[in-house]
Amino acid sequence: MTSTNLPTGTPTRLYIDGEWRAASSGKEFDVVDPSTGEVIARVADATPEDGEAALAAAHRAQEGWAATAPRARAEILRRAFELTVERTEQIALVMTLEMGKPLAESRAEVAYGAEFLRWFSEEAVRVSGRYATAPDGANRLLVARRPVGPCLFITPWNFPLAMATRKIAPALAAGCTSVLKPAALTPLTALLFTQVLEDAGVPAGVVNVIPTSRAGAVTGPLIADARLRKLSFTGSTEVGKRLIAASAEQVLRVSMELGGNAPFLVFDDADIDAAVSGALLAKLRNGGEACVAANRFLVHESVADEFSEKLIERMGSYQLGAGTEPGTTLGPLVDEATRTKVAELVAGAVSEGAVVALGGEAAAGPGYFYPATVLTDVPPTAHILTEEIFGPVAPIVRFRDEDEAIRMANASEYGLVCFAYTRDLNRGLRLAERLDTGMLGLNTGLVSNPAAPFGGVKQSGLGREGGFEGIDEYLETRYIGIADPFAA
Ligand SMILES: NC(=O)c1ccc[n+]([C@@H]2O[C@H](COP(=O)([O-])OP(=O)(O)OC[C@H]3O[C@@H](n4cnc5c(N)ncnc54)[C@H](O)[C@@H]3O)[C@@H](O)[C@H]2O)c1
Ligand SMILES: O=CCCC(=O)O
Repeated sequence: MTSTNLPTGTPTRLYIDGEWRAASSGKEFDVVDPSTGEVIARVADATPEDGEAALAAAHRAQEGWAATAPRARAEILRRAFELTVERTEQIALVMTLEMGKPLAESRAEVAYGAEFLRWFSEEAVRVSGRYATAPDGANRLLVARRPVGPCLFITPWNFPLAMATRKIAPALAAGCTSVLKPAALTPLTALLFTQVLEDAGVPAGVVNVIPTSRAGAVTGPLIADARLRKLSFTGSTEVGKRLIAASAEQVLRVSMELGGNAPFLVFDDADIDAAVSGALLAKLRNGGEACVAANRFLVHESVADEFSEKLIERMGSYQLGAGTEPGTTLGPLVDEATRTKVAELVAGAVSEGAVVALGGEAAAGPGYFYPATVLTDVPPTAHILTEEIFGPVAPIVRFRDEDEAIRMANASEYGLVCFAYTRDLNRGLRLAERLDTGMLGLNTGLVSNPAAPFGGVKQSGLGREGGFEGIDEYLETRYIGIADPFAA
């Protein structure tokens, strides 16, 4: 059954070399609304041949795009920003229909995703080099930056617009062409955004978009192809590791934005109401389906009861429902497999001694709904504390002192983000120095910001997206040694 809600004109074909095309096999795959389980669209299913055509187009367009004036690239990006903002309602509705988040959150993602376009339109004209005299006073050193070359982008379903703009915008700004393979669960948002890029004046071949149900079969040959120079991936650590290994063959530049297991620390001197508000944002933004979602609430034993009671009350007020329904504040999970995994993690925690203080039962009926859930008395050894939950579940663990809190926070192979609530500035600085993390939210439950370098340490990834650092991922450094211009 096909929903009538999908805006008419939503593109469903591949975009290669400036043309909208059916897949070379003629095949399509289904896109499903997670709040009903019904098919809302069928999308062209790219084959390895389509992938090759996309990379060939990106490779052909590379020289011309790199030679395009930075100001011209900046103005295209600026236009893409404006068009994305103008089309907020259409993009937000499609995003909600294909991945489930409430419309208000989809609108927030459109605003967030668009800001990468604005930020990098401003950065496109600021790439600079340097000219220096060598230490011995003789030769001159000229250092220049140039685009890396054609890139492959592989993006996840949870932020289907922002994870694409966070890569495409700096690449365009730096002068790189690309092939984007969006997640099979959410190709429609990516295709709508492709239309924005086309309308903003991105030339044919500069960005190519190939949704597919066979990610490995289509991207594998591209990663092995010498025309590709960079792979930027956002997704699970498991897939990221495989892609790093595959990238070694061509010694590709790689950026890896991988999984997280964020600790949310609440100290005895914290403003507890502010900590609870921050916890809601860190836990329930995107229904908990975020790499930066708070995964473990580590709370000082003297404030654990107060924090837990207030968190239970506030999380209990979230309204579960379809993202398009007015009043919904918590949408469905993206698919049945995700819901089963969340339910199994909760059941496992309970078998290890955790107490379900709120929620804890998958909702009956169609769709993949799981309610806001709080687990108290979670033993520090519980399995749920070691895995990315990717759902609206808050496990609470107690700690005794700062050293123990830091030890517990660092006891993970991930290191994407930590959150900490304390009124003590020195403690905040000690945490900033001692936590193994790429990002720290100090008295805030949200760190994501297009002007900031987003990324992790340990198995959370390599490289940074956004901020001044974001464009560096798409630039090579070239050094030119020059003979002493004053020598006879
Ligand atoms: N660090 C970050 O910035 C960040 C942001 C968003 C999501 N994530 C992570 O992403 C994960 C959730 O997203 P997901 O379920 O889409 O992840 P995933 O790893 O399953 O898929 C991500 C992308 O990789 C593709 N893919 C899967 N197998 C592949 C293969 N063998 N070869 C090539 N491509 C392949 C998928 O089709 C999708 O486009 C979570 O772990 C989350 O933490 C990280
Ligand atoms: O899912 C991870 C990325 C979310 C974000 O950019 O805030």
